[in-house]
Amino acid sequence: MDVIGRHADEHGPSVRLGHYLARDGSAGAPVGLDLDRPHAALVLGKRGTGKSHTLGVIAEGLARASDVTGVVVDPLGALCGLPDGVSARTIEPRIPASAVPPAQWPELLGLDTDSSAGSLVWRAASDADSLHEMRSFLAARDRPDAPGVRAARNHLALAADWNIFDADAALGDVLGSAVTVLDCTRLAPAARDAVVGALARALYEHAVTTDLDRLPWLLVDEAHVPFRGTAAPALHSLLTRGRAPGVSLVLATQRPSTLPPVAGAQADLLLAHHLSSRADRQALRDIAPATLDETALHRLPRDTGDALLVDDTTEHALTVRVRERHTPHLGDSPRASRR
Ligand SMILES: Nc1ncnc2c1ncn2[C@@H]1O[C@H](COP(=O)(O)OP(=O)(O)OP(=O)(O)O)[C@@H](O)[C@H]1O
Repeated sequence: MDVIGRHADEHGPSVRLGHYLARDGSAGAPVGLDLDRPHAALVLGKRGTGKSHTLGVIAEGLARASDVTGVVVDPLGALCGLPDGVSARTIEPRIPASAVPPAQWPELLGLDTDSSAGSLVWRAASDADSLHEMRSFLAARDRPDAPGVRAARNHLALAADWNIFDADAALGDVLGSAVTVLDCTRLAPAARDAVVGALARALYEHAVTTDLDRLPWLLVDEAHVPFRGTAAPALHSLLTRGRAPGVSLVLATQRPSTLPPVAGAQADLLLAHHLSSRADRQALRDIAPATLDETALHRLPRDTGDALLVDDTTEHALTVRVRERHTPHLGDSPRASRR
């Protein structure tokens, strides 16, 4: 099997991704994806072209391979079917409030940092280690009628309702299973941002401070959302610095034009399913200008599950058909005809 992301003479774990796709639409030789070295990969495509499915295929490979571990941020519930067939578990994410840097708390809660409420929340986060302590800090310290106090208290009450903050949560626990799917289907975007940011920072910290026995992969579906919120700096630094200590990142999005340029600049693997908007096709061209000319863009496969694969390591672009998953794909849009 040809394995992309590494040279032909290199070895190690890989995931079977699918088959080469010939010009006449027939399936060719099997193609795998390297899991031996750390990678930064983008999975792009308009809605329904197979991005979540492709993440599922990679997650299945991670669950089966030794010496790697995977964490999947699943906002649509498409990957929650993994435990049925492979060594994986699905959990609702929990993070300690202290995993969000104090300076990010105002933005996380939609407060202006310079507002009274924003600066109170910032001070509370600097002073306390848990959400409970932050709320006690506000309750004890300021008069209820002082500027911003009521708003700060209300916003922290809202954060408590997200149900993601747990003082005893240990982020390292997500690495205890071959693959951990974080079921984020019920989370508001801001809460999901808090989870993704905390996780990206924790994985990086873990990698630089520990002698890793398994290389971690973070897979993020709908990645354009956290890149717009408080998770952006953490994802940014994972993209630029994560591979050196061994952390891989796979970002899937239907909106490549909304990703920051660093995502394209750092990605060494690109899987492009069909894209129809001019802005997104141009974004794809900007990401891989050396390998993607106008002709290649016009050859972007149209069928669900088919993708153009650009491998920076070997500087090749090829067309693949992603294989079917061994585990159920959940989270499809509801269909009246299936009722
Ligand atoms: N390679 C494939 N082989 C078989 N079925 C596939 C393949 N890729 C996708 N599908 C099926 O196509 C449908 C859409 O796939 P998927 O949900 O992965 O698309 P998506 O691009 O993530 O969509 P969205 O942007 O709406 O999340 C699903 O029912 C999925 O099972």
